[in-house]
Order: sequence, then structure tokens, then C-alpha cells
Amino acid sequence: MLPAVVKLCCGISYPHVRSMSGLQRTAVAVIGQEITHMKHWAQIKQCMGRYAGTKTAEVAVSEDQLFYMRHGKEALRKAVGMLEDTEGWKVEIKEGNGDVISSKVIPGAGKVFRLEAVLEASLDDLYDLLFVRVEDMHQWNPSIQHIKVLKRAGPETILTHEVSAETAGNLIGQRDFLSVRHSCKQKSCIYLGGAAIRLESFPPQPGFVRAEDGPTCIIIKPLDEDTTKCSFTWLLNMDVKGWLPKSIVNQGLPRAQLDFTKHLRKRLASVLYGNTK
Ligand SMILES: CC(C)CCC[C@@H](C)[C@H]1CC[C@H]2[C@@H]3CC=C4C[C@@H](O)CC[C@]4(C)[C@H]3CC[C@]12C
Repeated sequence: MLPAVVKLCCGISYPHVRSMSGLQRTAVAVIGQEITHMKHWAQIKQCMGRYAGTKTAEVAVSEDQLFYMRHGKEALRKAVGMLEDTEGWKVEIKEGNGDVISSKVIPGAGKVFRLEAVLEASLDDLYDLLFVRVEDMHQWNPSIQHIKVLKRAGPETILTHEVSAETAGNLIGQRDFLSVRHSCKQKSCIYLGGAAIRLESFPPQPGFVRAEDGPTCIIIKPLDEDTTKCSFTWLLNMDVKGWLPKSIVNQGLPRAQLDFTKHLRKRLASVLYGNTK
């Protein structure tokens, strides 16, 4: 309803907007951004509303689980907020296939990277590969050595231990991560959020540098004009820890995003042709 009303208003106001002064135009642009923000929020809140209490019809949710759900949702909310501010992004890499990586320095988060790509896949396939079967990711992505789900807090929140691979192209070196990952799947959109967590029962492993991922998120939406394709927006907000020159990190992170997307595309192509092994 809201988008229809907005479209109608835009149509009516178009001739007036053309004759506006600079400041008025800025105001209209800001209102436009606010509306996009509200739309996003309405969608996310639908997900947030689930499991709001401590008990659902069939399953009792423990304090612990509730804590992780909240943590995951909060990470997703923060990361989506960072992406929503479309001002101030600097294009870093434009690939021939249309993938674009931009960066921005955000107070409190440091330098974050945003990858925008179009993938030939359905929402269901992507949800399956990126969330439901997250433990199988190493099978198709050589940047990942292993991902283990340590705990489940409801169907949408998991705690994971992730280990990146020591590959030739990886300038940063091997890292491990302990994260809460939260998914929010709707008919026409998927949000995957995450953030680093600390668990006494899972301290940093000897020989590994424990990096911290997040607040981070991936937003996947079908393209309006072509339902066989999705837009894929990934906010990478990572503190790789260890002693490394900033220039190496700032080169290595966007590289890791491009590599990840390349392998994801390859996997999607084989899913499409029924050749997943
Ligand atoms: C540059 C070095 C340090 C790291 C390289 C590997 C990076 C790109 C890997 C390591 C762990 C990986 C994450 C592991 C788990 C998930 C959850 C899933 O639902 C979406 C993808 C996502 C979020 C992966 C994105 C890519 C990732 C961050």
C-alpha cells in the first residue's frame, strides 16, 4: 500500500519537483531515503516480531537462546542501518561482470566494504546454500576451511565457528571466527546478519588468530525485471586482528569478497544444472 501511495504522490509532484530549488530537492531526496528506510524496517520488524516472547506454541526457548536471538537480530539491524545510508560510499573495484565493491569509513566500525552483485539464482537456492547448509560451504568455497554450527537458537539463529583457508590469494592469512548468524527469510527478500561473539567454552584456539566479523549482513532480493536473478548486497565489516599493514587488509578484504562471489556463482551454476558434486 505504502509504495503505491508513494508512487502516486511522486507522479503528481513530478512537475513541481522539476521546478524546485536545490534545498527543496535535497529535502525531497531525504524524504525518499526515509521512506526506503521505513520499508526496510517494516520488513525486518516482521522477522523481529517472531520469538518476541520466551515461549512459542510448541517450543520453550531458553534464556540462553533468547540472548543469541536478540544478539543476532541486533547485529542484523545495525548492519542494515549501515547499508541504508547510501551517502559517502567510494567505489573501489568495478568488475567486468558488473560486481561493484565500495567502501566507507563508519564511526565505530572503521572501514567497511559493500559488494553489490547480481546472481542467477532463486531466493530459496541462496538461502539453502548460505544459511541452511552453511556447514557445507567449504565444499564449494576454497576460501573456507570449515564451518561448524555449535548451537541453534530457534530456526533462524545459529552460533558458528568458522575457519578461513590458507589459500594462495589470501593476503591476510588464516583466521578463525566465532559468530552469531541470524537469518530473516521472507517471500521476497532474505536478510542474513551476523556478529562476533565470545564464548568461554570456546576460547581462541592456539595457532589461530581470532578475527571478528560484524555487524555484517547480506541482503538478497529478486530483480523486478527478471525473476531468475537476484541482487546480492554484502556488507563486510571485519576486524582481521593480528599485526598487518592497513594497506594489505584493505586490499585483502575486497579480494575475499570477489573470490567468495566467484565461487558462489560457480556453485549456483552447478545447482542449476543438477551437478552439485
Ligand atoms: C580475508 C580473510 C581473513 C577471510 C576470508 C574468508 C571470509 C571471506 C569468510 C570467512 C567466514 C565466512 C562467512 C561464514 C559464514 C557466513 C554465514 C552465511 O549465512 C553467509 C556467508 C558468511 C557470512 C561467510 C562470508 C565469508 C566469510 C566471512
